Amino acid sequence: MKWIQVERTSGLNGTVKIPGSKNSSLALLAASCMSDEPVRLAGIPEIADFKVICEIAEDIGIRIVREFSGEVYIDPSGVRSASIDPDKASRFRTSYYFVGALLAKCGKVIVGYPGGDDFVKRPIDQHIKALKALGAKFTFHKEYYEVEARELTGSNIYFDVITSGATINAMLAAVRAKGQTVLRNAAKDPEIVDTANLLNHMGAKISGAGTDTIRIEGVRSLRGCTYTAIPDRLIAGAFLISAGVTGGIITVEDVIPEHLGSCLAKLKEIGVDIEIHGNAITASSAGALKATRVRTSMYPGFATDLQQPLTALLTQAPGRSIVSDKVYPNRFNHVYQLRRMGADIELRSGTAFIKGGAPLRGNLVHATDIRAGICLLLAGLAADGKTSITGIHHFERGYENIVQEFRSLGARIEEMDSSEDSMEMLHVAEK
Ligand SMILES: CC(=O)N[C@H]1[C@@H](OP(=O)(O)OP(=O)(O)OC[C@H]2O[C@@H](n3ccc(=O)[nH]c3=O)[C@H](O)[C@@H]2O)O[C@H](CO)[C@@H](O)[C@@H]1O
Ligand SMILES: C=C(OP(=O)(O)O)C(=O)O
Repeated sequence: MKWIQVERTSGLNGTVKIPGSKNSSLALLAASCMSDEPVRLAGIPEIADFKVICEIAEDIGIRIVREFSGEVYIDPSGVRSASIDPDKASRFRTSYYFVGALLAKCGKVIVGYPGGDDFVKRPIDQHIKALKALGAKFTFHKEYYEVEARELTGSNIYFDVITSGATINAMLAAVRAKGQTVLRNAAKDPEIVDTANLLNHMGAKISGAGTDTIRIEGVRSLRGCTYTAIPDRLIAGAFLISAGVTGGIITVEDVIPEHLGSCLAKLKEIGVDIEIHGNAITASSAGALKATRVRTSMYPGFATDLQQPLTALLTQAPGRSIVSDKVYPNRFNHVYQLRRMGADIELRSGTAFIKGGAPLRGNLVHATDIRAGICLLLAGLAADGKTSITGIHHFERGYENIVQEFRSLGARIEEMDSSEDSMEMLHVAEK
């Protein structure tokens, strides 16, 4: 069994180049499968979700080849069917993008239920509602569901909640539907704009992505192109937060600073200095942190995916901080683990009340999802003694090589691998 061991490190210092966005890449890979010709994507990280998408693609006759670091060639011209192994589909969240992407091409998609990070409740009712509005028929089975459509027809779709996944999925399906689709109350995340930009390069007619109303004029065919994914704003945000946690100076390069607007504003409020220079951001902290209040919301609000690393930072800010997650009110698994490290945090109905400034101590803790993992890693950098973090496979869904990256900034961090006592360790940490 593998785990990550972190020791207290003050003053992380250095520069990190930010890779392509995980969440964008997942949508771009599905979108590329809609093309009639090969597509080349740059900035696709070598993460666990990418690997399972390659396995699925191979099963259904789509060629995906990694040519150079970050660059991927996709040839969807030989797609045989869209019958996707349920087990593989449930190893990541966005298997449902293959419904939107392949329905018009294949007429029928069979796929397992989505996996991904588990925050108790992650419904897909808005995906179903949007695809049904375009003419899809759903049949649900225990392990998988089937979606069929002889023809997709454009429609007016009003989302009941703002959802990034359903906005992307509806947009994918509408691109090859007959006539016009209008998506209202759409999510505005940069990953949606990125997906629309790729599709438009392929010959789609999408306007309004990045606003709450997206219009899609259906087209009959899509051509190949070369496209680069946007940088990962969530990885960048967590590195910037690490400057505050350790009292260090961190520069993230190759980012789009506007994508991090709400995170940078919150860091400044907490007392972390932020400087933007072109496509780079430097965060520095001399250690005087202030408690604050954070409410997550959909983009451009404060991202739910940055709530966990920020919570680690707020354990270091003297005073009372309040963190509410309005997107996923149950997304607080990391809090139980932070408490094992001595953090003084009370949880009440979707809100964490943090009494910051109490010293943290290293312990055995378990990462239950990607961002809980990064939260515990940051807490480990601030804690006395050693922190051992299990659940490494969650890090592998979001990061290519997190240990190396933090080591290059001076962090005392190691990946450990041993079969000895492993089961016992896992049990202790998961409690
Ligand atoms: C692969 C990917 O891109 N993952 C991101 C994406 O997930 P994902 O796309 O799954 O999240 P959504 O944007 O869809 O979820 C936003 C909100 O809508 C709700 N909802 C969603 C769909 C639906 O059919 N019905 C419904 O009620 C969700 O419960 C949540 O409260 O956005 C989340 C919110 O920014 C991020 O945490 C994830 O990192
Ligand atoms: C929630 C996340 O991922 P996913 O939606 O892929 O589970 C995340 O990236 O934090």
